[in-house]
Amino acid sequence: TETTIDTQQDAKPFSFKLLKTDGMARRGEITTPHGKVRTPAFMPVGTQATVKAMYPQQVRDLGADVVLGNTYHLMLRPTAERIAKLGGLHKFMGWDHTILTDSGGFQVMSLSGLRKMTEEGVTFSSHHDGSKHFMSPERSVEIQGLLGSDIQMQLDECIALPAERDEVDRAMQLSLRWAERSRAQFEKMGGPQKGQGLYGIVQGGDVPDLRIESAQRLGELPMEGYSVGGLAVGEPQAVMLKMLEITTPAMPKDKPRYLMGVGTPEDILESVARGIDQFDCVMPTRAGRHGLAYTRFGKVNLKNARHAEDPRPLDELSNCEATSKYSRAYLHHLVRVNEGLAAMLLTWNNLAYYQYLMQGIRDAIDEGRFEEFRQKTKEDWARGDI
Ligand SMILES: CNc1nc2cc3nc(NC)[nH]c3cc2c(=O)[nH]1
Repeated sequence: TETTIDTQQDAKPFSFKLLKTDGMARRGEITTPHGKVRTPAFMPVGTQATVKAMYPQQVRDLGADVVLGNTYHLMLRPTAERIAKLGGLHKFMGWDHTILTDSGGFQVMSLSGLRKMTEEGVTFSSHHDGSKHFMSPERSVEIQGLLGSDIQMQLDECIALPAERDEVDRAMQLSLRWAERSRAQFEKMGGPQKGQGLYGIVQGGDVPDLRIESAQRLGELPMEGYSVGGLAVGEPQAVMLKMLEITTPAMPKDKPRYLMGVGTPEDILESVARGIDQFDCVMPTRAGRHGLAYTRFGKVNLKNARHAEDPRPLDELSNCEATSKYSRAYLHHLVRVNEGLAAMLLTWNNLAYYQYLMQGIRDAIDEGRFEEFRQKTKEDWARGDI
């Protein structure tokens, strides 16, 4: 049977419109085969073809235009070939909007039993059953194409910080060579004609001249967007923000910029102020499964006994039911007895807050008042829990 992948021949081209800037903050809109993405955008993580503890429609109703799928996990279970046979990832998971997939490199480095790393690619053993797998720039793009991903990532090598300069340089140069091979495979598979996008990933660790070299040489390749990789790998927030101040000005202005793996609400606010358009992070979903709620006034740890008899909801002004309809006492109870509903309600609350923050950021840039919004939001967080 025809899969969704084939029917996207000669779709509308992938595009990014830069609608407004306010300082370094940018307001834009990406068009993909599955709709529009309002930027700055937060992309909930849907690692194994689901945003954990959420229905797809809930995720959509909160305002998400795009969810993220992990290539490493999906290639192991259920495999990309099986998802393609079933019509692609959109159909498989019931998400009819944009999907961004990562290339697998990050999980291979962090999760798998890395066996061998050569110019050709990486050989690794699955963290499930030890089975052997090979990932090259070409195989990674092939897998993302089989999934029917709208926004695909090159295979890169992300190294942990701190690291020696020559190690940072080696990984950055390899990633640049892998960017070219990823691009060749993407074009061989007709990605541009399907309206899909492939992003290059800027590396260079915390070394300013290597960051600039990576961004400039990557910018010479015809990518639909560019990610800032190699950050949020354990470095202090100040180092991450400093590297953004060096890197984004060296990236193409007319293409989306995606800061991978970031971050807390404050990381996002500060990174938008330094020219970033797209974000993904497991924080809101993972924290929700561990009893932690994000609100307009900072974080609330529902495990804490101080909530045991608090009849107030997390935030009665929120239009999210999880946030305005349930008492803290009830949420505390659910967390303490480890009920499944705790993860569902707190994940719902956290994603609702993240999308509320992104909408506030987009509106503030539209109205030329981002700096004021940033200061006010940080004051509200500092005031602490209501
Ligand atoms: C897919 N390639 C790729 N993914 C990443 C995911 C990340 N996630 C974080 N913090 C949670 N940092 C990251 C860096 C990279 C990176 O440099 N490359």
